[in-house]
Parts: sequence; C-alpha cells; structure tokens
Amino acid sequence: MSAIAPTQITFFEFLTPLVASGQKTITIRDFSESHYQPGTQVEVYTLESHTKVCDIVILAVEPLAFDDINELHADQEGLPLDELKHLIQQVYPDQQRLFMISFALVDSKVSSN
Ligand SMILES: CC(=O)Nc1ccn([C@H]2C[C@H](O)[C@@H](CO)O2)c(=O)n1
Repeated sequence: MSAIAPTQITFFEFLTPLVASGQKTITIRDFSESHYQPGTQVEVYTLESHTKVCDIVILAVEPLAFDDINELHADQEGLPLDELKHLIQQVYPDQQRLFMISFALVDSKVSSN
C-alpha cells in the first residue's frame, strides 16, 4: 500500500527566495520527508511563519548519501557546498541516508489573453 503523497513542503525562510526565483531546484531531506511523488504539485511554505511562498512540481525523489553530496548538488541548492553540508548536519545530525528531491517552480503568472 502506498502512502498519500504530501501536498505541502516547508523551507527555512531565508531559503525561500531561492525557491521562488527558480534558482533552487533540489532539496535534500531525510526519510521522514521523502514521501513526495513525482508529477505532483506541492505548496511551498516558510517553516518559521507558515507563509505560502509558491508552488512547485516534484520531478524526482532519489536516495543520496551525505558523503556523496558534491558541488553539483550545492549549485542546484543555490548554496556553497560547505554551507549546505553544515546546514544538513545541523538539521539531520549523523544521518548518512538522505534523499534528493528535484523540483521545478510552477509559474503562477496568469495570461491576460
Ligand atoms: C522542516 C523543514 O523545513 N526542514 C528543512 C530541511 C532542509 N531545508 C533545506 C536546507 C538545505 O538547503 C536543504 C537540504 O536539506 O533543504 C529546509 O529549508 N527545511
């Protein structure tokens, strides 16, 4: 039996401009936050104030070991590699088994035609 896919995701507020601008295209989470389904649309909220930021569509969810996080991941996260690894160690201490969630920004602009 498959679990119901989540329809919301939170990011630290300081990271949400990167998500809303389309610069951040992945996030690395632990197993408990890995149950997103490719093809689903997900609402993005700030963690601190639960303010809606934008919508994204999930492209893929893939396992990623902490030790395999590299410059390409940092580029996709919009963060320097050392900062990204430090942040992940703070959020998920001593967790080697992580998941890379790839996503695309949903354009919220409505055509006037
Ligand atoms: C509950 C919650 O919002 N947790 C997280 C976990 C991670 N992030 C960010 C930090 C890094 O940029 C990547 C990789 O973990 O995702 C986050 O914003 N919120």
